[in-house]
Amino acid sequence: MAAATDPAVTQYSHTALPPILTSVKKLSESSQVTSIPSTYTYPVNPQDKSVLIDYDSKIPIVDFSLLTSGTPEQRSKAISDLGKACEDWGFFLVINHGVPEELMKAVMDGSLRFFYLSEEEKHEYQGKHVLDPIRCGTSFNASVDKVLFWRDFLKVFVYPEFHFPDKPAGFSQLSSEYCKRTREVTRELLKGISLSLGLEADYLDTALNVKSEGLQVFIANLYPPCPQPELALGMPPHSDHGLLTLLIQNGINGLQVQHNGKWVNVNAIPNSFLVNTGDHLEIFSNGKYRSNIHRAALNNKGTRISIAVPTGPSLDVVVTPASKLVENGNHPPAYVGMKYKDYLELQQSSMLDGKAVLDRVRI
Ligand SMILES: O=C(O)CCC(=O)C(=O)O
Ligand SMILES: [Fe+2]
Repeated sequence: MAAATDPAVTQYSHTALPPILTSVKKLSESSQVTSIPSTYTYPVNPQDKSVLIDYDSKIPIVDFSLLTSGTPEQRSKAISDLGKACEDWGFFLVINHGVPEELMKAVMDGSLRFFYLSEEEKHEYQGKHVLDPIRCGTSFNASVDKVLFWRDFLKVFVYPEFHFPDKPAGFSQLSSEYCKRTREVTRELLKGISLSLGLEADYLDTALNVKSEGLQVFIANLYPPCPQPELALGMPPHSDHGLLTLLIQNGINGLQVQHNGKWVNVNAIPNSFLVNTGDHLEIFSNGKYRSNIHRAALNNKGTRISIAVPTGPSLDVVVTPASKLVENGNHPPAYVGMKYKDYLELQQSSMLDGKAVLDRVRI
């Protein structure tokens, strides 16, 4: 926990509310900061070269246009490639998705303008509870994080009800369009994933009530230049809670995904989506498609922005492994059911730590 004397902490309260921390944006702009406060320093070098590899040629790529409008042969190959990517990596890049590049850029620009609002203006959106529909802050959950993360964030529930900050001007409208487009892409990917599991195309969507009530969240992450990037992290190793997360970034890499026990730097293809499979796909697929563990590394040169848009089940659904996958007793359920809302609340109010929350529902 941050000490009250730490320069990163301007006010500290022992109530259930998170302490009010200076944003890392402000901290990084202060000319005195040539080394990071000890509250951001990891006990073990998170960038240990022995476990870090560049592996570009192997990261799976899914051509969305083949999935949706290819010939029957192209579609069935795209579906099987998608299933393989989920099984082997839990991570893939999506190209030819049809979401306009200008819209993606405009949303990243809007996010930057949001982070450039004054600290007082942003404070209005701080939120009090982890399930508040609009929340901005720093680190992940500053009231429980043992080490702070070099990250400011805005997190908004955008579906089934669209919430959004009303500042800066125009950001809400752009983001509404972006969220609609990413929801369409996500639902098509989920259809392909459902088929790859040997289920009907709409089976997953229907079982988890994704179309009418599936939770969609818009998360803007800001990682300002860090004077000692090798000592800190923007986000710790974690898996996402939902089904799939679509991520874009402003041309600066930083995402690292775990694969066969190593960390792989993801060099994004311009205009692609970086897609992580989440805990609820692991539960639904009864462990066949394990959620991907990833983290955000830092640099000391430029500000990185990423926009992560996870889509999950309806908050009211108790998610269990798909009944069709556990029939006949050949594959007994490997997870107990939990309401998605309870799972989300548990994950968001805990210290982000690998797959600690998923382990609680594992049988
Ligand atoms: O910024 C990134 O690359 C990762 C962000 C992330 O993992 C998240 O928002 O859940
Ligand atoms: Fe994530």
